[in-house]
Amino acid sequence: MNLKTSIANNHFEMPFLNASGIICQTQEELDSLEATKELGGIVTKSATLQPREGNEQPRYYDLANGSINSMGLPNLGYPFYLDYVQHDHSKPTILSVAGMNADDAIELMRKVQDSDYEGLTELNLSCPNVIGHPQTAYDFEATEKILTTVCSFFKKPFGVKLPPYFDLAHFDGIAKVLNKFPLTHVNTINSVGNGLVVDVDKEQVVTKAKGGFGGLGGAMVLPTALANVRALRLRLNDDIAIIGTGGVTTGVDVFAHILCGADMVSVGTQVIKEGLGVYARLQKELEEIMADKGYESLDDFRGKVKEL
Ligand SMILES: O=C(O)c1[nH]c(=O)[nH]c(=O)c1Cl
Repeated sequence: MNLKTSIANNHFEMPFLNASGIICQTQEELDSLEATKELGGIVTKSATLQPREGNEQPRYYDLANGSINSMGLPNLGYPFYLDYVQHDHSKPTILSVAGMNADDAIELMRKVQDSDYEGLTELNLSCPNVIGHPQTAYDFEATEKILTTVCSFFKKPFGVKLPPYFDLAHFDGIAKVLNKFPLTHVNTINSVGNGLVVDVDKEQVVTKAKGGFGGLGGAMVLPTALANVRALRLRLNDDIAIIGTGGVTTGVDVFAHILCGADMVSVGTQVIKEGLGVYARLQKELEEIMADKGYESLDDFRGKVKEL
């Protein structure tokens, strides 16, 4: 049985990734991902042009069925992450970058293009927590404009991180835009933006920024994540791979993401809840399910979810 997978000509021994933002902001955190042998690749925290403190605490809150976060893009600034990914690593890296606006996003991609980094880059078009900034990928025109400019100079492998969509017309709209560009992958979904969690005992919200509005993750978003993986798999060009993110807590959820079309699966909230040991458990559970069903490789079932 093998769990190998690939994105463009980047080959991964395991189909598991960390969701950007999870245990990937500092050298120590990135080193701990490197040391997690069941993790197929290392995704960096989304890097911005300037280092950022992020939003005020509390900015992350754990729930029985998931999490809410309004981190606000805290990161060490792109030079640190661009340097980190150019060192030798035991597994492929995905450099995540996020502009505070379109010009920043384009500038960040220029910095990557001008570097010697040859690995995967992921342009985050979907951070829901930057005060005063919308999630870019909800604006199809703006998204097309940015990707047109980026693709006029960026000749390295890159994909985009998308927010969840909730309307079939929106799946059609974003796929129509993305299919115009030579993307290696899309990563879907980012957190479900601007949810609100209320502590009834204290009669107050649980995170500080934006009046408590924040991105939702974990078990509660699994059906939305699977819908976005499936809808985009059905609409995107075959050569655009899909990283399925959202709602993974067990090997069953990993199997479901791949069955809906995911080439790789990232885990966020559950890593915070359980630690990096979660990846060994997910590998074991996925292999058990595949053995029960007689599948030898991920290709045996990827994208083959049946309709009724
Ligand atoms: O607040 C964050 O840092 C954040 N939080 C998210 O849930 N998704 C993102 O893309 C980002 Cl950039």
